[in-house]
Amino acid sequence: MSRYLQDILDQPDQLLQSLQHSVDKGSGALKKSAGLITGAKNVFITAIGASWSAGIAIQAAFNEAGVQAVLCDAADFLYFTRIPPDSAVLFLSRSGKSVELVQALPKCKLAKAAVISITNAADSPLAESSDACLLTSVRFDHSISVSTYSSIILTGLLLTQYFRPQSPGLLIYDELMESLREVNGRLKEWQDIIETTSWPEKNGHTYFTARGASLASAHESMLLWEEVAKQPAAALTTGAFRHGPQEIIDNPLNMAVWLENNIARDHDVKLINDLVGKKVNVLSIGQELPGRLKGHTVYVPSCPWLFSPVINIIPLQLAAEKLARMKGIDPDVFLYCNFIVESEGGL
Ligand SMILES: N[C@@H]1[C@@H](O)[C@H](O)[C@@H](COP(=O)(O)O)O[C@@H]1O
Repeated sequence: MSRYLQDILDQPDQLLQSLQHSVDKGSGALKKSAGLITGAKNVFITAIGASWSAGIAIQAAFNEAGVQAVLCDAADFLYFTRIPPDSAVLFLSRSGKSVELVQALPKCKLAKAAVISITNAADSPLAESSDACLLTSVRFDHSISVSTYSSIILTGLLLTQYFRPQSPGLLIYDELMESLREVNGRLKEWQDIIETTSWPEKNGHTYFTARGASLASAHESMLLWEEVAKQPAAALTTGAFRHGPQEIIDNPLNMAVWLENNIARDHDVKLINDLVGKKVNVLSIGQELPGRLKGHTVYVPSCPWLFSPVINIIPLQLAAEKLARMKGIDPDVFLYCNFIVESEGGL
């Protein structure tokens, strides 16, 4: 078994551990971070790679809670963004060492911005320069971000609970624990589904589409296709897919579509059924999916509002492992990328 697959199988327990940390030792830092953000006029969220994908879900939860936050790719934040007075910058990084983030820290200091970080590395330059540091508290994955990715979303979403009218009660923690325990029980079922369906097809192009916070899962899946299976892929919103990108559907095509529970579900069911009618190989991921849905389906357990990307990425983590195996590729090895990119320039 690859170390990557082992990291996926260990993920529910790692997420439970991360949640426990936030409830317990990490609760003070959560409150402090929420205070720094509420006291700021401008909020930036910045990250790169998988952590940037996690930022999509966190930004969606900020916006949903009525706190405007700008999500910036860390390289663009470094080179193209002026930080106005009274800003707070939320950095997301499993290692706390990615070069663009580390280089952006002096810029934050100069602008007197509050620096808040979500990271798995307490001894990193990022954590050490932060006014408040939220530790994700998971075991480091072997190479590809697995729990170090999903635990950033989990921690970021717990932070956004403080911006809601009622600060997080024990109820949300209980519900999350329950969902994560259910995921543990479903892993084997998901492995079987992924293994036995004809999704993905090795020679097809692959597009990932989703809405809202789950767009994080679409972008993260694209990165998994690239990092794990060394295969090009695309990610976009399901809404945007219908504004031109659908012109490509006559090519051999795999699509994964995440469906929301109550938002635009009927529209998306219609889209998926039309795509299957045009011979697109579609995998749908969602809670309580309707029986009229054509193509392949993976059911995910219910969980508190907006937390679903913590969980609904897992079937695609498994699918990326399957694709790597089909292509005879070792998912544990980067060919060109470093585990942590600590310098600029070149490949
Ligand atoms: N290959 C890795 C990516 O997988 C990772 O997502 C990115 C950001 O890492 P970090 O979250 O530590 O800043 O760095 C590298 O590029």
